[in-house]
Amino acid sequence: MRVTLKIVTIQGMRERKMHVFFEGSDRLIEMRDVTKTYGNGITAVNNINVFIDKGEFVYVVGPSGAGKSTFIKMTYLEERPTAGKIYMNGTDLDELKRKHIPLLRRNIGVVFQDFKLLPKLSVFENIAFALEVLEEPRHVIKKRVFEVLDLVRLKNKARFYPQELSGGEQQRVSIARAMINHPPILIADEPTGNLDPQTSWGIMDVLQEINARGTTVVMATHNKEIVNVSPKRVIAFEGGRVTRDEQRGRYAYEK
Ligand SMILES: Nc1ncnc2c1ncn2[C@@H]1O[C@H](COP(=O)(O)OP(=O)(O)OP(=O)(O)O)[C@@H](O)[C@H]1O
Repeated sequence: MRVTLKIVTIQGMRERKMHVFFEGSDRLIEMRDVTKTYGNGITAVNNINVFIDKGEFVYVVGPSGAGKSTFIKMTYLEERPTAGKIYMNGTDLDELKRKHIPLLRRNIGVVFQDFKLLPKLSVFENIAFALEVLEEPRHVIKKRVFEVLDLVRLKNKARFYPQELSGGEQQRVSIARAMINHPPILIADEPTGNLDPQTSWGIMDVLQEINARGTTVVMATHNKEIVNVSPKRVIAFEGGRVTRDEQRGRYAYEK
């Protein structure tokens, strides 16, 4: 069994719990012979082996239906594999107790194509929500929310509501929300899918800064220009299989 449960004292009990799963090895995600077959019989991910280390920035590319989202969902425990093994920072997910899943999830920031902000809550409230659930004191919540708003350069929009923001600003709020627990890993499923090219580059600047500060970023994308102009590790899927895994890869092989 490879469960890594290092207890570190940082700032009291809550902080300690949040970091339980991610103090340890440099390997954050390890998928061994992983297959995901949905209930309808479709095998979306077929026998893949993928390893992602601390500090990496990884693009996940491939045609529609290739299995990218299914792979991404398995990294944040939204889907579980039907065969094979997944380790998160050395923790075998099969060994993880159900009650520990929310704790592990707190170490994984997730950003979606459609932002998923709550329309009736202000920017501040949307981001604070995750900490209020944890019953953090008010002054801690305020400090942390303004820290992440600063990171995405939106401190001046804290009182705004989502519908008062541009698409790019809404995506930056959703990134701020994903970063509120300072997760070691940020997963983004098509984060620029709803945005124009210029706005998309603004989102990339934010994601690259988050990565430069030490957070691992895994980003599924159809954005050929971003992948080719800002080269990083590329994992390419096709028909549920990993067909390429290259450092500084391109969006696709030139024909
Ligand atoms: N919840 C589900 N139930 C059944 N089949 C699914 C489910 N989610 C995805 N699939 C199927 O699995 C395959 C892979 O889908 P997936 O969404 O992982 O691909 P993708 O590469 O992310 O595609 P896109 O780029 O269009 O988002 C597809 O054939 C899809 O229809």
